[in-house]
Amino acid sequence: MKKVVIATKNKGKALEFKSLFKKYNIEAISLLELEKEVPDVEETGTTFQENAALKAEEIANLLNTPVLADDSGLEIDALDGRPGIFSARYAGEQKDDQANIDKVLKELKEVPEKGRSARFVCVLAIAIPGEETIFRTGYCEGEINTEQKGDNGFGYDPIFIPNGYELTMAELEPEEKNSISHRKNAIIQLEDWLKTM
Ligand SMILES: O=P(O)(O)OP(=O)(O)OP(=O)(O)OC[C@H]1O[C@@H](n2cnc3c(O)ncnc32)[C@H](O)[C@@H]1O
Ligand SMILES: [Mg+2]
Repeated sequence: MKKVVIATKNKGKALEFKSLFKKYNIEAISLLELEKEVPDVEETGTTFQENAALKAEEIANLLNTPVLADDSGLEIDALDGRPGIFSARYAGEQKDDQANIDKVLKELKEVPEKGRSARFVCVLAIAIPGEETIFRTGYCEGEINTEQKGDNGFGYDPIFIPNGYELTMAELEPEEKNSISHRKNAIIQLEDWLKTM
C-alpha cells in the first residue's frame, strides 16, 4: 500500500485521515507513529493556508518526503469567525477540547437559535520537496447547539450540528462524519493528486 505522512499530532484527525485515505488505497501515517521524534511546528500564520503550509513544508524538509498537513477550525458567525485559526488553543495553550467547548458555549449563551450558524473549515497543504506547495479547502456548514452531546470525534464535534441533521457531529457514527466533514470535502478536491501518487 502507498503511504503518505500527515503532519499532525492530533489523534482524532489522524484516525479520520486513516479512514478517509483507505478508499484510495493509501496508508496515512501521522507524526505520532514515526520512529523519529519530530518537533512541534509553530503555527505562526494568520490564515489556515499559512499554517497548513508551515506544518507541511517544515516536516517535508525534515523528512525529505512529500507531506500533507491539515489546518482546520471552527468559524462561528456570531463571534465574527472566532475561534477560527485559534480553535485548538481557544481556551489556552493546553489545547483542552472540553475547555474550548465550555468557552464557546459561554460566549454564545445569549445568542438565540437562529443566530448560531457556524462552519468547520479544513485547508490541506501538500508539500513536496523542491516543488510548489498545493492547497485544497473544504467546508462543513452547521450551527452550534446550546448544549454538548455525544462522545465520537474530537474537538468541537459535541456542539456542532451539521446542516440537515438533528444530531451533533459527536453523535454521528465516524463513517457518517467522514461522509460530510470539511476534511472529506477538502480531500475530494485532492483526488486528482491522490490518484497519481
Ligand atoms: O496541528 P495538528 O498537529 O494537526 O493538531 P491541532 O489539533 O493543533 O490542529 P489544528 O492546528 O489544525 O487545529 C484544529 C482545531 O480545530 C478543531 N477542529 C478541527 N477539525 C475538527 C473536527 O473535525 N471536529 C471537531 N473539531 C475540529 C479542533 O479544536 C482542533 O484542535
Ligand atoms: Mg495545530
